[in-house]
Amino acid sequence: MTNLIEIKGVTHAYQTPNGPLPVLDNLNIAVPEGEFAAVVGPSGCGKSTLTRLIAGLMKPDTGEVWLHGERVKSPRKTVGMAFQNPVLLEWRSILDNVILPLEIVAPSMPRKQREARAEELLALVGLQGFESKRPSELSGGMRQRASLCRSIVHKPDVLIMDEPFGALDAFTREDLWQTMHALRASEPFTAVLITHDLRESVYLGDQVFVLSGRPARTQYVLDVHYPQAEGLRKLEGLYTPECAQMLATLREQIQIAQGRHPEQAVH
Ligand SMILES: Nc1ncnc2c1ncn2[C@@H]1O[C@H](COP(=O)(O)OP(=O)(O)OP(=O)(O)O)[C@@H](O)[C@H]1O
Repeated sequence: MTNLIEIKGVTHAYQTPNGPLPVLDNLNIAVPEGEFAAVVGPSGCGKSTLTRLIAGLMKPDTGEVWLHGERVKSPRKTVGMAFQNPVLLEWRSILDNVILPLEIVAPSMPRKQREARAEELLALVGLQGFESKRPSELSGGMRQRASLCRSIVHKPDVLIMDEPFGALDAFTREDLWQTMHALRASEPFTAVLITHDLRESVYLGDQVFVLSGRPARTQYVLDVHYPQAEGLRKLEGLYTPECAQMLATLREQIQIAQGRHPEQAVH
């Protein structure tokens, strides 16, 4: 399988009034086409910086970022992004919010075709019948569903998500996890998910990259062998011994990344 995303030896420091702040240190990450990479690490270690580099919104000091065999040097249209707080435009309907990227990326696409594409996605995430509503008429979970549709409506090669479910309650979050799997099944894409939730990383990820404390390097990579070979992953799988073992490993790695020896950690 070819790697759709390759981060090779990336090092980056922000220039601050107090001098350079090293954030990434010789970071290496490879994500094969169609796979879902989850990235976890201590708060402030550089995860969001990594997403900006992949999207081409920033250039690293040294090292290279490659997408689809092309070196990333500027913002890319073929990247979709989703964030914790979905910024939907209140003066547009939900349908028109979802259509927005198509207006930019595919301006010649007929309106009817854009609408059909957005309607198809909204139905897939359970928002059929809400197309004409305004964002404020929807719950937080529904807004995040609409935002996910907007981030993939133009069929990006890569979907980058920076804690997209972080602000949702636990039940809504689990619903959204299942929606993600349903979306992936009908709209295959390669994804990078930044999260603080280890269960989320195991439920959604094919690989989980644990970053060290700042400046971040790749400390550990977990290949997720979800205890279910076929079909969409079931939530119950998270309560099996296999998942418990993977979660224990990740928790231990996070404690090491935080500079705490696992045995000293408060349980
Ligand atoms: N534009 C900037 N200029 C200076 N420092 C920055 C800038 N952006 C981020 N930082 C600093 O770089 C470090 C890494 O930030 P980043 O947002 O990438 O971390 P993170 O791992 O995503 O954090 P969190 O887990 O808390 O969301 C932080 O210490 C942050 O304060």
